[in-house]
Amino acid sequence: MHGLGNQYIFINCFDVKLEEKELSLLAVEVSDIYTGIGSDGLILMGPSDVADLQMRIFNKDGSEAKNCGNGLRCVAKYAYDYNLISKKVMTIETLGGIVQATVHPDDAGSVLLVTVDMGKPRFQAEQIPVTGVSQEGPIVGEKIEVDSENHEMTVVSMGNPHAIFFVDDIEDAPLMTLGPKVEKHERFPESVNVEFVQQVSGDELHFRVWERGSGVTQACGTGACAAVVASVLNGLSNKGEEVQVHLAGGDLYITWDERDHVWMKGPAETICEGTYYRKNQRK
Ligand SMILES: N[C@@H](CCC[C@H](N)C(=O)O)C(=O)O
Repeated sequence: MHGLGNQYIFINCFDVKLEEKELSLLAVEVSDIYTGIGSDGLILMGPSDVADLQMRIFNKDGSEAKNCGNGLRCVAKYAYDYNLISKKVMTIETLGGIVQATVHPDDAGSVLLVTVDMGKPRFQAEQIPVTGVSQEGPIVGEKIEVDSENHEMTVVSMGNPHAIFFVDDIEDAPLMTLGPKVEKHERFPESVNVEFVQQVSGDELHFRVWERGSGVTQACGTGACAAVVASVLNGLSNKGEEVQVHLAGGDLYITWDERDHVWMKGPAETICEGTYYRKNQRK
């Protein structure tokens, strides 16, 4: 399935039990475009004690992340389409917290659009985590040195960490150069997702992402949420107003509301389904 081209392999773990120690390797294996299926990572859906279902997300490099916005919309669609959950509003447990997703089926009953209440952004340096921060509270306009040059970033956690850089022209954003260097920068002990944002107006921005553990992807839902929060913190957008975010794979609509919750609305699509026989288990 994919959300705006951010593509994952989804496994229904209500039906199958996978070995914990195999998961990271399985993510690397299925994500490989040449020797696997090809994706930005692996997502597992299973039962939860505290929500309607649980989502776990592994990046392409096998690292486990705590949240995934595009993945959440796909999980909600899958759960509704395959009747795992028979209600339109459902709660999903992630390692980054519990979120609430609402599916919007069309007249034929198929879910094309999903809204997710992503909860509150987090700003404390230890929650992100980021070190050497020179300010209390939201981390805005924070200097970071890369190759002896200073850059300004805003740092936000949406359950997973994001460093946002504002640029004048999205086409010239240093995605391939600054992206990997900031991702692995020593100030981010757990690495970080890196986003570039060109503000068009208060309610519109362009966005590109270098994802932790996956590199350049077509879209990042948590990243788009973090970008809108960063835009409000920098005085470029207004709290309570919906912002249209243009990603490489299409548009998301994000609102940081007066209750401090971030809402994400966007599409989710199924590509195909089937059985994957692991190479080393084939008979
Ligand atoms: N693409 C996702 C985020 C996936 C996890 C991320 N790479 C991380 O390591 O935190 C999204 O849509 O949010």
